[in-house]
Amino acid sequence: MADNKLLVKPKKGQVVHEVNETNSELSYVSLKVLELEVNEAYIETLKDKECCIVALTGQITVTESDNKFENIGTRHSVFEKIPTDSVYVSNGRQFGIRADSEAKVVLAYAPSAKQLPTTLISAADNTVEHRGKYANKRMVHNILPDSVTTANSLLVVEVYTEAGNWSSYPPHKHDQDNLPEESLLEETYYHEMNPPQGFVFQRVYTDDRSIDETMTVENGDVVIVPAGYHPVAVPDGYTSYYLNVMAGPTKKWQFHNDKPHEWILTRD
Ligand SMILES: O=C(O)C[C@@H](O)[C@H](O)C(=O)CO
Repeated sequence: MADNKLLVKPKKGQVVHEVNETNSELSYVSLKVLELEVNEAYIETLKDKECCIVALTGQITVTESDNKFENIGTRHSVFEKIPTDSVYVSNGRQFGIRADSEAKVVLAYAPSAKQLPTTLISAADNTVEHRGKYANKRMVHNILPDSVTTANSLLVVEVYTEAGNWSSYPPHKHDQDNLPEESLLEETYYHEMNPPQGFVFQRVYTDDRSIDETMTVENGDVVIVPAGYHPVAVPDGYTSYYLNVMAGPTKKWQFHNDKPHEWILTRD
């Protein structure tokens, strides 16, 4: 049994993950992962948090007041490697989700005071980025990047890392509220692997090593990054997927690379 505050294993039931300020060191980011049977419903009333509902796999219908987004979701498995649909819902609103097929749904939350319109973030709205070279290649789907005004403080991205590659690498952090040099963003990682018996390694460490944990992460696990660098290494034979939720006082992803490893970026 892992004795690790930063590694969270899935539970059985509809809500397989629930990470928030009451059970973690996080104060900005909260996360739920739902597994829904066909026709199963989920309802939530948001208080002082905004929420991004990501149709991770399967199809769902999301309702909020007069808004109804039917049969959203584009893939049976995240490893189809195509973007999916999401819905942004503001603080103070109630939303419902109905599963049109067996579905997995991520609910990403961040504190919010100002209400914004409920918005469908369709798969086609995701920008797709290919980053890195050599054994540092990864593909990113930007669901809620810092460049869009759909949300007040939430950032949500999906990252694919092929076998033998590293991502969130060279190690970077964003734990100082010191813009324009660095922003303070907490982060969560929801991980899957293909094939599912795979595992990846993730290290979370700060400059002073007050946090320094290297975790064996399995399919369906969540890793919490309250602060520090957070690189991921993927073994041969397996593809890694993770969904990142980030939030902090300012919606800006301004990271700081771990200087001794920054040379990785300057290779020919
Ligand atoms: O490797 C990447 O490019 C993905 C990471 O940047 C990941 O989204 C992250 O660590 C965000 O801070």
